[in-house]
Amino acid sequence: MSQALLTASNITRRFGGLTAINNVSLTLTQGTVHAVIGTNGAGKSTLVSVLSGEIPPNEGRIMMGNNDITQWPQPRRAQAGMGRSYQRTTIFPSLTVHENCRIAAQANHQHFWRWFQPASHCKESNSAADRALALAGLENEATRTAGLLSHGAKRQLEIAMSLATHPRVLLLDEPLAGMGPEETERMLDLLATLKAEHAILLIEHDMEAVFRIADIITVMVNGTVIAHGDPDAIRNDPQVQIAYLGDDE
Ligand SMILES: Nc1ncnc2c1ncn2[C@@H]1O[C@H](COP(=O)(O)OP(=O)(O)OP(=O)(O)O)[C@@H](O)[C@H]1O
Repeated sequence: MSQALLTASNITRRFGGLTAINNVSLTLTQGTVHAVIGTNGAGKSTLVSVLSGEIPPNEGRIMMGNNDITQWPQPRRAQAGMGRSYQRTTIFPSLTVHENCRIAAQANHQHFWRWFQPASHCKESNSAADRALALAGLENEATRTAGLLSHGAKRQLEIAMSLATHPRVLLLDEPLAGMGPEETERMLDLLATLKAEHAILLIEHDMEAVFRIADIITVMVNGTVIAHGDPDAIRNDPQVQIAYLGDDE
């Protein structure tokens, strides 16, 4: 049976008088791509920020396994197996692809004193970087300067950097943004491969891609979940059609 790796219950986040997410619950399960879709401003990125520990919720609880991580800061969540990618690329452009991954691995390392060693001497970080690049299909780009990669490969590198920290839960905020059709296909293949070992939360505007790759879809409007189910159920949900998909679907 699939394993629930993260459970968020009744999450609410307000910014002043605005309720950006309102009583949202979801479970992320190993072997599952769980997409969250919704119109602009629906609260998708806020949800990812709350789950990742970037901002605290006003209400609700987040569990990873048996741990209540609601109050945990980001680094502790990362060490517990949470990886996150952002809407914009966050790589170090002047370093090589491998160095980017190695630094990500080392930053997640629990041994503080190893910061005083040159990163290149850290065997564990090097092998974590090798593994992450292989998983992300970037092993042939290891020695390239990251800033010279194509846009799609940069996004792949971001995911590789996240994989270098050995996450079990991956929170991906618009990994397909700005990609051409070939790059999109490569990324979707990568997500399909990664889901076997991970629980993936996918925020994405590319509806065709979402309906192809997602196992479960949560639909948000104005901070509230209006539907939740498999792609067929969501496609045929009258409320979703009216509120979100409109004539496009
Ligand atoms: N730091 C903030 N301070 C104040 N309001 C915010 C903040 N972050 C988000 N919001 C507001 O919260 C609401 C939800 O925003 P959010 O970015 O989560 O939506 P989204 O679904 O990710 O949108 P998009 O698809 O455009 O990225 C919006 O009304 C937004 O203006």
